[in-house]
Amino acid sequence: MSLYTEEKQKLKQITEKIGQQIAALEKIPRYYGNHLVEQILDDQRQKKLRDLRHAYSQLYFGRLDFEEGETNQITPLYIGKIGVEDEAENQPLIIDWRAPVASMFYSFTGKGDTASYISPDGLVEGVIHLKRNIVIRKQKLERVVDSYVRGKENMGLTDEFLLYRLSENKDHRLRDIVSTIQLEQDQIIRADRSEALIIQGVPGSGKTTVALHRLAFLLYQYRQRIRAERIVIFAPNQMFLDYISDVLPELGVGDIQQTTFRNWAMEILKSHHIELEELKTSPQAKQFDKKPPFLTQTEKWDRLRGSIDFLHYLKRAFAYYESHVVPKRGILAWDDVFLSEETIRTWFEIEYKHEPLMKRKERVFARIKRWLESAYKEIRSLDPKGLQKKEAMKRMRAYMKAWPKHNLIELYHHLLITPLPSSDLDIDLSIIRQNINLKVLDCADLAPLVYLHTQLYGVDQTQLFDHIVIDEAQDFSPLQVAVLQEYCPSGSFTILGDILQNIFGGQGIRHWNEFQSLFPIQKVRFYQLQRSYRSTTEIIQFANQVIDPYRGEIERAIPVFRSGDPVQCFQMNSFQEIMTWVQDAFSQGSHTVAVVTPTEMRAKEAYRMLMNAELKPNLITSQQDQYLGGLSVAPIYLVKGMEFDAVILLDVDDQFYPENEQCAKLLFVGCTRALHRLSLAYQKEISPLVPQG
Ligand SMILES: Nc1ncnc2c1ncn2[C@@H]1O[C@H](COP(=O)(O)OP(=O)(O)OP(=O)(O)O)[C@@H](O)[C@H]1O
Repeated sequence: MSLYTEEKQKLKQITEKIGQQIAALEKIPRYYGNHLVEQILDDQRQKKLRDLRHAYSQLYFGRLDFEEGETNQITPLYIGKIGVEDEAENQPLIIDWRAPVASMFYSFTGKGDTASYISPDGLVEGVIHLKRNIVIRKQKLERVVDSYVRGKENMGLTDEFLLYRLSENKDHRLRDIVSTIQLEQDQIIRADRSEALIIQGVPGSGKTTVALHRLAFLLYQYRQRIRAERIVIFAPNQMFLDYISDVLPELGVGDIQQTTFRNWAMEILKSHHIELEELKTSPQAKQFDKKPPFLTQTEKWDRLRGSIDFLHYLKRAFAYYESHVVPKRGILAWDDVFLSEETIRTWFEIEYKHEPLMKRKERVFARIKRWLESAYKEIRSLDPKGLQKKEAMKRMRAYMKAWPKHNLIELYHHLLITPLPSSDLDIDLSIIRQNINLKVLDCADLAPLVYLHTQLYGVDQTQLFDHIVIDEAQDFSPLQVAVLQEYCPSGSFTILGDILQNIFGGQGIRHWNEFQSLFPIQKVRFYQLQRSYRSTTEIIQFANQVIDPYRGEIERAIPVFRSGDPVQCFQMNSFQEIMTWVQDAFSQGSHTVAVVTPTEMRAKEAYRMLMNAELKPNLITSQQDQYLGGLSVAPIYLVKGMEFDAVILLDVDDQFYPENEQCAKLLFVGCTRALHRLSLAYQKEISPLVPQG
């Protein structure tokens, strides 16, 4: 029997069995009564029905024939997105890709035929006889590719199937990769939940995709400990979140929070009614619409506000402030009844030490009131008109008024302008003095403000996370991560990014050490992803050359060998050439095409011209919250994280991309967005960053 016929028969068998299970469940009437047990059973049936329907629409993508130990019994394991049991035989029909046994599908390298996995009962070893990739669409078998058959020549393992997958044009959404997860990606996906993972990956190495698969894995593996609604993904903007929004539902995962740091922080701080300068005008637009080299005078101030030194400074300043909160006097209630400063200080500084400041203050005030009430009991009979009490209450209120009152922003300001008695901190105070301006808060103030908020009010239990993902983390500051640690006591993080894609001068990090040092050494693990799956070899080699002079210790991207057209650089004489380029790209089969400009202003101009030519472009701006696919026009700093079948970069001139690190990073980001086709157009002088020859 041919492979194809064998798999066709198996497919028929499995679809029939799942179909029967669905039909059986559909026959059971829904329960709408009040009986709790019946309600729970109905819920369980509905969930099972949803899973079965999901499984029916996806079925499986791989087969692994495994012989456990030396039993001579070879079991074919069919691996899919959702596991399904054969209820009649109490056997798995389809194995969930996240199950321990399925890990061999990804970890088996074909070097030797033995393989192992860790089951709940311990290590299981055995022999792999077959690894097969299977493509099924709408319950029809489309493709069967063996990547390993025991005893046969090395067949290149998954490469053929991977290349087939990578050569497909993409639609406007990021997709799951369960059928082709690579070994180095799988190790990240299945890493232990209790660690913080920091992942440096070249563009297109699958960082975002891997992080999303990791969430699906964590929810499967640790279902008792991690809940979807207590997981959060931080991404650079709403449009990016929209772009990645299909992957988790495809993997059968819902309810995960997705946000930007700014939105999250604004929510935490909402009771303080903070207004940010950036909400009126986009800082990025302002920064990038300036003439290059884009670095502004405020860069140092931004960097300082994101640094751990600044956090230490705030900590020190806050501790100093706290030590001066309790007024330097006690309360005299009447005659010889006196509550000393020392007693109040003991309550505040020792007994309630573990509470946030506002809570401590509240408790101390409540205790003073209780103290007064109980002292008064002793003399009540001597004070029939209550005059003494009235007087004592007045004194107590006056005492309470003597406690400092600062709202959050005033406190922030106060801490920054009040000199500390001695400071051995490595911080340039002159930068603070030059820049502190209470009226203008911007995004870089959010993390310090959230830090102070937690010192004042603590962290609300409902705001805690079981796991945090930070995508494009190179743009995060160490202080932002430190603040998020307060909200994730388990220390379970997936932090991913690419140092070479840090395009915002004043923001972000230059070395992953800046994050690593925030976690205990045994609780943090660093990974590097070097293989790039997105672009053709030609595009990756070109982009590597752009960034080579600035790469430092970051490794070069290695392409998965997939050849395409050479990268084209040309002088543009009229915009008509761009329109023709766009039309060609679509007629050659591209589904998503991007025209990428150096500034937002240039993007608007290009958009108008493409609009007039009826090419139906979508303009991407910093306010955008949806990505529509088709033809996009965008400034270069907004396409980070995205990908398009074909990309043309406009104005790649000396004027916009002079020879400096910041511009090289921008150009690197722009080039690495393209999957299959990349062109660069310049008007007068080509940028010196463009590799020659
Ligand atoms: N194992 C894989 N099999 C098939 N496709 C893959 C695999 N890994 C990554 N890809 C594809 O490569 C592309 C890039 O993935 P992704 O956007 O997650 O990369 P990234 O590292 O986050 O990129 P960037 O740094 O540019 O944001 C996507 O189209 C993704 O589907």
